[in-house]
Amino acid sequence: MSKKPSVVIAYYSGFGHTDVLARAVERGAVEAGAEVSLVPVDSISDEQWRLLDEADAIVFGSPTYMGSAAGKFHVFAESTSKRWASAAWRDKLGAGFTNAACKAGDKHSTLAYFATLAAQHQMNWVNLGLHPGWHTSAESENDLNRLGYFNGAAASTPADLPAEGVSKADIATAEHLGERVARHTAVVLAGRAALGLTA
Ligand SMILES: Cc1cc2nc3c(=O)[nH]c(=O)nc-3n(C[C@H](O)[C@H](O)[C@H](O)COP(=O)(O)O)c2cc1C
Repeated sequence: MSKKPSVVIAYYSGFGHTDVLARAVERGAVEAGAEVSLVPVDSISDEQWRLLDEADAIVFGSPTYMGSAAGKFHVFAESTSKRWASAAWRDKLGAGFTNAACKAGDKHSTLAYFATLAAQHQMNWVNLGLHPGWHTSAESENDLNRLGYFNGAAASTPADLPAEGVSKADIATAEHLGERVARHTAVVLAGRAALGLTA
């Protein structure tokens, strides 16, 4: 029997919107049987670095600021360079989520950046795994993946709304991502155990 998948959500949130999504990813992954830790990257401790190093999967999250991940997320990403040099995160699973005020708002750049960061670390990217919602006249903004992203979970929250204003559909989409990451991680762990591989 493989161990429970460990999933760490490494994220930044300036005003609480992305935090709502991080907690949704956490719920989805816990419901799918993972052990999950939330790590706010702007106040990361030595113990939280240890959690990241030991995780089977890392989910990156940040609001989209000026068309990319927030500066504080980039500071975190750059501080992983020694781990990059030693390939310390090689073969972990990776995934990502973002929130922005606009319906588009260049969220793709943030999700693509997360996938590149994971690739630089030789991690294996888990995409969202959903058809787009709200893309025919019969569909609505209440659909899962209503914004039609594929690389990860995306949310749009009007700039004047508090964290409570994050759309239910976007929250459900983030829960789906957490569940998918946990399930894929369990499959990989079971496969490694069956093949007698350590990583
Ligand atoms: C400095 C800054 C830059 C932003 N840039 C973008 C942007 O490029 N596209 C967009 O749609 N929204 C942009 N926004 C809006 C945020 O993405 C949005 O308010 C988001 O909900 C903030 O999430 P948070 O509460 O987790 O920080 C920006 C906000 C700030 C403060």
